[in-house]
Amino acid sequence: MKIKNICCIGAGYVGGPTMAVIAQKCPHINVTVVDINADRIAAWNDEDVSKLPVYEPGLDAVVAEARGRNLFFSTDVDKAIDEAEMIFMSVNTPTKTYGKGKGMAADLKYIELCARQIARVAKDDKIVVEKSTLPVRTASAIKNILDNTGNGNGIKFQILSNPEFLAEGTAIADLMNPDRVLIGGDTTPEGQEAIQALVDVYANWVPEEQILTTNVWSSELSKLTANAFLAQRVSSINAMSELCEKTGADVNEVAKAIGMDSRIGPKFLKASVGFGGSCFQKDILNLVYIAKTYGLDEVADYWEQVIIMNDHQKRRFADNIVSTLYNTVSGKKIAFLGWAFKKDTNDTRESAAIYVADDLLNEQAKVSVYDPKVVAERMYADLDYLNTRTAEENREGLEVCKDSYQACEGAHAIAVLTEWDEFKTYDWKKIYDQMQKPAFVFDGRGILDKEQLKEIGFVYYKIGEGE
Ligand SMILES: NC(=O)c1ccc[n+]([C@@H]2O[C@H](COP(=O)([O-])OP(=O)(O)OC[C@H]3O[C@@H](n4cnc5c(N)ncnc54)[C@H](O)[C@@H]3O)[C@@H](O)[C@H]2O)c1
Ligand SMILES: O=c1ccn([C@@H]2O[C@H](COP(=O)(O)OP(=O)(O)O[C@H]3O[C@H](CO)[C@@H](O)[C@H](O)[C@H]3O)[C@@H](O)[C@H]2O)c(=O)[nH]1
Repeated sequence: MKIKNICCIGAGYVGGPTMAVIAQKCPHINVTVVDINADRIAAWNDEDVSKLPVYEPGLDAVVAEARGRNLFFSTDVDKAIDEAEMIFMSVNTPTKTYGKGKGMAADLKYIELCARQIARVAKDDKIVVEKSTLPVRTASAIKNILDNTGNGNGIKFQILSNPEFLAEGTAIADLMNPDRVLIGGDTTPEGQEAIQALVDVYANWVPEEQILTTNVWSSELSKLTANAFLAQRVSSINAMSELCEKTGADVNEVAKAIGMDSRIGPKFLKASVGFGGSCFQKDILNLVYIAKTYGLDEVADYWEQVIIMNDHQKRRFADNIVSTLYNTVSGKKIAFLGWAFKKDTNDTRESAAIYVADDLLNEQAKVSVYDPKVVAERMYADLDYLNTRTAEENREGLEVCKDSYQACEGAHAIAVLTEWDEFKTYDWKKIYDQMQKPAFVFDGRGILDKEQLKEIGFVYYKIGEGE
């Protein structure tokens, strides 16, 4: 079966870049990305590609090439479903904030709405692809909805699981050159035919030996497992960072030493102020919840520790600022360099900066933030969402600066929360001269030049480095 029309429901951080790359690599396939959020779709259609709703290096060029040719962004969900042979579901699956499983389970309401809409609109057979990250066995619920709420005129649906492994900030490179593409489907002949149709799409640019096919459950569970393993590495090195600080060891040296063991490998061993992003915490909590529902308490506790360690890492970074600044930051200006959860993205979901700022605001600090890509409204929305204080108090306590030197002017301390490259290129002498003395730097990403900063006169604290 040759796919000619693809629809993707959800024009977010995954749907947008993923479909843009499919469209660029497959000029013979029409790709329509739809969303109920009209502002987001308008931004995807903005003639000025610097205004796209997602910032990713290289994305603007891919969109500029394919948009209007075979890549379309629209709010007409029904039309796109009707015209497509293959429909990707790339909607959000956040942690539930209510009812059973609150604070742990994945909220599947958006996925269910998608499935119901597909069932209502479809007039012919469709391949439905789970692109969102979902709990293992969700495909059976989707199949049930599709088979039982549809037009009832013999339309057949095949469900595939095709989790996305891109990381933000490197999304385009990851999509162009993925370590692997994973496709799970039914073992029936129809299931295998559907799998092949999706393999054929990716095979336009991904070597076939890197396209892995499995049963649906393995595919769904592999996504949660991959994120759990990755996050576990970060929590493991962060746990060692605290021990390094107490013992005089240097976590970067430890990471290098263990990373040269080919069984461990060098990647994902960078100690930090704590991992953020929309996926790690949500997916591990979901994994913990699934394990608990099967009565696997030891499995659940094992993975929950990754989150506990991460929360501790964020908190101890804030605590260290307070204790180093003579046990009070009340009325003191603390400059934040970075708000995004990692460099090269405007995404702030679960960013460590939010929680560190919240802790410092509780201590009555005045926080001033500079981030090259995150807008002020986003930062305030992040803080308001925590419900710790009123929106007005958040705006009084946190100032957003368009210029990094302005953010640091008159500050008692600087905290580096995101590893943006530009922070390394600043005139640190100029920054020092305009700060209160002693001038402290708390480098939560370990990116600045310690010797240079110390020579200038800064009191420099780096995560994971003891005296
Ligand atoms: N962000 C990542 O880096 C990443 C990577 C891999 C996997 N994932 C997974 O991909 C999924 C999507 O993540 P995201 O970061 O793109 O989320 P997102 O919030 O950026 O985008 C989801 C979009 O879906 C839209 N939507 C929701 N319900 C809809 C409906 N019924 N009809 C039409 N549009 C609808 C929303 O308006 C939103 O624009 C999640 O399951 C996530 O876990 C994310
Ligand atoms: O050595 C490291 C590596 C990462 N991080 C932090 O961990 C978080 C997550 O980083 P990263 O994994 O690079 O970004 P994400 O976009 O969250 O990507 C993860 O989550 C996606 C969503 O599921 C998956 O698709 C990706 O494979 C997976 O890497 C960020 O706050 C990083 O700063 C560290 O602190 N130290």
